[in-house]
Amino acid sequence: MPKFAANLSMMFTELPFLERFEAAATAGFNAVEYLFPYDFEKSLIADKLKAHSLEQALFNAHAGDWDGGERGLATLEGRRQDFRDSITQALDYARALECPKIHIMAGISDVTGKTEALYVENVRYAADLAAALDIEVLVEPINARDMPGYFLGSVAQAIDLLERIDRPNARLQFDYYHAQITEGDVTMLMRDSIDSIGHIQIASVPERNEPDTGELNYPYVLAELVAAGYRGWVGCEYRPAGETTAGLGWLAAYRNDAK
Ligand SMILES: O=C(O)C(=O)[C@@H](O)CO
Ligand SMILES: [Mg+2]
Repeated sequence: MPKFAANLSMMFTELPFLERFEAAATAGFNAVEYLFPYDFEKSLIADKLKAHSLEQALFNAHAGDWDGGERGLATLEGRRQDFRDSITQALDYARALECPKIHIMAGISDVTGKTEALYVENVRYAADLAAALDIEVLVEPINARDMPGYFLGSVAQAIDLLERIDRPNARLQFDYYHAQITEGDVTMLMRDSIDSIGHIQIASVPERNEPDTGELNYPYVLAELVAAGYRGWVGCEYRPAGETTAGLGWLAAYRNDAK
């Protein structure tokens, strides 16, 4: 059965960030992920993980001026040093939080030969630093409705670029929500890319709510994922339709499964 990580950027937002760890553990999660930890001392977050017996599954490298519309640095001309600083910072946090995976956002950029070459160079740089710490760097295709102009749009594009990056610890973050919106046929897509997948995320489509609503049949989708050999965390990157805990009925079904 799949094992689920609570995404604390979207779930339990009724609470201040540092209180979401306890709420996730109380709700039955054994791991968490979120966008960014950098507003908080890493020791403070490490204490929360330890106090609530949680694993840190994933977080993102700093992605530039988020409020100003930036969505990653890896394809941005003239930001090489900012990108490198973001990787140093992310790996510093990853080591403190014992986090095995970092998501590197590509940025809002046209796909040109030049941006592709910069992206390959930057992700390779990050992968080489991360490899020394036994950490994976992940790249995620994101749908253009939610993030217009985002450089990485499809799984095929991501896999092509990962082949060019050519580092064993550079892998695909496969988010079923984005994949369904952009490409559909998600189970075939997952099977075809399973050897590249380093992390999974889920949400309903099109609302990005709990996975027991919407057009994707997650009991089937996740059974196929497990059958294909995936054993990592499945990040619950969804916005609860109401109060987070009230919407967790879907999780109980997987717990019953395991008995
Ligand atoms: O939006 C998503 O999907 C993510 O996984 C984030 O890390 C980037 O927005
Ligand atoms: Mg995602």
